[in-house]
Formats: sequence, structure tokens, C-alpha cells
Amino acid sequence: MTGSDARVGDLDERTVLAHILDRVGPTGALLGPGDDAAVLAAPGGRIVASVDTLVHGPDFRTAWTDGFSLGWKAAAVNLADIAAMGARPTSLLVALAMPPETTLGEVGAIADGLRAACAELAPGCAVDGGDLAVSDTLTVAVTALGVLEGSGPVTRSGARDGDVLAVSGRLGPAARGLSLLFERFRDGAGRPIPPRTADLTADERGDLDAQLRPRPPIADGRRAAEAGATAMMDVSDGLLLDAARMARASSVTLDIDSAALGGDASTALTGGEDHALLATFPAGVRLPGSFAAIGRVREGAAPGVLVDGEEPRGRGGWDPYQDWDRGRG
Ligand SMILES: Nc1ncnc2c1ncn2[C@@H]1O[C@H](COP(=O)(O)OP(=O)(O)OP(=O)(O)O)[C@@H](O)[C@H]1O
Ligand SMILES: Cc1ncc(C[n+]2csc(CCOP(=O)(O)O)c2C)c(N)n1
Ligand SMILES: [Mg+2]
Repeated sequence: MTGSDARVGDLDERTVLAHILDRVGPTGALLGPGDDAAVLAAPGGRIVASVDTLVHGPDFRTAWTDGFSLGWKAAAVNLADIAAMGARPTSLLVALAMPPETTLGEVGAIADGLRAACAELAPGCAVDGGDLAVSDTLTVAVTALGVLEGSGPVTRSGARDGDVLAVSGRLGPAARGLSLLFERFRDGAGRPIPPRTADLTADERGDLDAQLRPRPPIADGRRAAEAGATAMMDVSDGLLLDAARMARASSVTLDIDSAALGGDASTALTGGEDHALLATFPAGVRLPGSFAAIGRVREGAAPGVLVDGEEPRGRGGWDPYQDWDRGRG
């Protein structure tokens, strides 16, 4: 038996891989992990594929999160990209690059988190393969695959004048959770320290949970496609920044009604990482699932986003190349 405290640097690849494969559980693939590639059944004949990487430093800090949450988040952010196309997620391929000090317990927890997020957010989706590497920088790169059944894909470019702009999922909690970490859980030198959740209010704990273990409304992606959504994307970087991408792709103006964004509209507008689904629907369509209207689509001389009819200032969200400050952690 290899104990959870064993360090991957003291083990061999086969042992580490076996530890993961024991945990990621049964898959619906024609051929799951173990060969050169997985073989997947694609009932609709159309597969959706996407990749998203979590890198220690700009995307997470080990002092602020744990293996389970990291695995969960790596799955959730990828499932959201598949859902945002109107597809049903079926498979994840997980590339794990880790420092030699990483313990087998941590590796197992990452695998547990991946599996739990799939089970809760996208039942039927499983880890069907991956890769292991050694690196000074802990990195989790996940490729997600999904299938289109019937309607879809729903792209970013289909929004039309007169459509309703709607959101399913939350906007703001994950960003508030990140602010808490930066503001309250660093030492005198600015280095991240583990969050003491006992010091937090229930709302703050909820925000922290949203940052570390986001719960995007994955099933609403298919529902939106079936209801006739004209455009869709997940909000990863910030509503203003991501909506501007949809506006440009569709050559329209998206006019957001700030009163529809709840009490903390300013965080809802610029905070990312909740991975809510932003979609447009023809006027008169009954909004599916948890979608709620937050504005409307107008023809615009120059494509872009308005808030209550006015042009917002600032970039409106996270840009890794502009916003990551190595010194801040
Ligand atoms: N290195 C790359 N090579 C080819 N295409 C890329 C590369 N990086 C990004 N893209 C493509 O550019 C588009 C935008 O990429 P991005 O990672 O910002 O995706 P997103 O969905 O906007 O963000 P998120 O993954 O946070 O939801 C995607 O279609 C993506 O596939
Ligand atoms: C330690 C730490 N520093 C900063 C952030 C903020 N952050 C990282 S990725 C991202 C948006 C989605 O990224 P992508 O578009 O690459 O998927 C945001 C807002 C964080 N989560 N943790
Ligand atoms: Mg996306």
C-alpha cells in the first residue's frame, strides 16, 4: 500500500496514475483511460471540444485552495465552456503537471474533485484520460468534450436586434470570494495564507465557496439550445468584458439593465469565475431553466455593451496578461 503522504517525487508514474484511475470511476466511453486515446460514442455525430488550464499563481494558490477544490474548479470551468455551446459534456482529459513535493493525498483529492464536479454538475461526464508531468508550477489543464444532440451549436455570433439578453447562474460571488482572499488572507509580506473560515460570515463563506468550487448551471446550456437561444457563452472573465465579446461577434449592442443584477451590480458587471451562462433569445420565447432577463439586444452603429443605455468605463473583467501581479500572489 502506498500512503497518502507519499510524495510523487518518491514514486513512479505508474503508481501515481493507478492512484488516480482508481478514483475517477466508471465512464460511459467505448474505451476509457488506458490506451493511447479514448474512444467516445457521439450519438449526434457532432463533438464539441475545449481546453482550459489552471496555473498556480495567476489562477489559484495552494495556500488558498485544496486538492479537491482545485479538481472541482478545473472540471467546472471546462464543463461551462461545453454547456455554453449548447452541448452536453461527456468526457474530460486531464493533464496534471506537478512539483515533486506534491503528495499522493493531494493528487487523489484533485481526482476526487474532478469526479465530484462531474457527478453534481454534469452527470454522465467522466474523466476519460489525461497526462502526467513534473513541473515547478502546479498546472491542471483539462480538455472537455461534449456532444450536440438535436439543436445547436449556439455560438457567440447569433444575437439579433430585438432579442432578450438573459443569464443563468450567479454573477459576482466568485469575485467577492477572490477579493476576500486577497484582502484578508495574506501575511505581512503579502503572501497567501490559508483562509480561517471561522472568521467569516455565512455570506463570506458562500462567496469563498463560489470562488473555490464554482457551480455553473451546466444543464441550462442544452435547455437554452432547445429553447432557441440565438447566442451563448459562459461568463468567465467578467460580464462587461465577455458581453463585449458576444456583441462584437454578433455585430450588435447589448444593453444591460443594472437593476436586474441584484444588490452588488458593480461586482456582477466586472467579476468573473462564476461561469454563468449568458445567452440571447428571440423576444417572446419563454426563458428556459434558470435563465432570467438582464437586458436586450439592439442594433448598434458600433458593436458593444451599454449599461442602462450608457457606455461603461474600464475593461470590465480579468485579463491574465494585464491583471496578474506576480508580487500579489
Ligand atoms: N493557443 C490557442 N490556439 C488556438 N486557439 C486558441 C488558443 N487559445 C485560445 N484559443 C481560442 O480562442 C477563443 C477564446 O479563448 P478563451 O480561452 O478566452 O476562451 P473563452 O471561452 O473565452 O474563455 P474561458 O475558457 O475562460 O471560458 C476560443 O475559441 C479558444 O479555443
Ligand atoms: C490566485 C488568483 N489570482 C487571480 C485570480 C483571478 N482569475 C484567474 S483566471 C480568471 C478568469 C478566467 O480565466 P481564463 O479566461 O483564463 O479561463 C480570474 C478572474 C484567481 N482566480 N486566483
Ligand atoms: Mg468560455
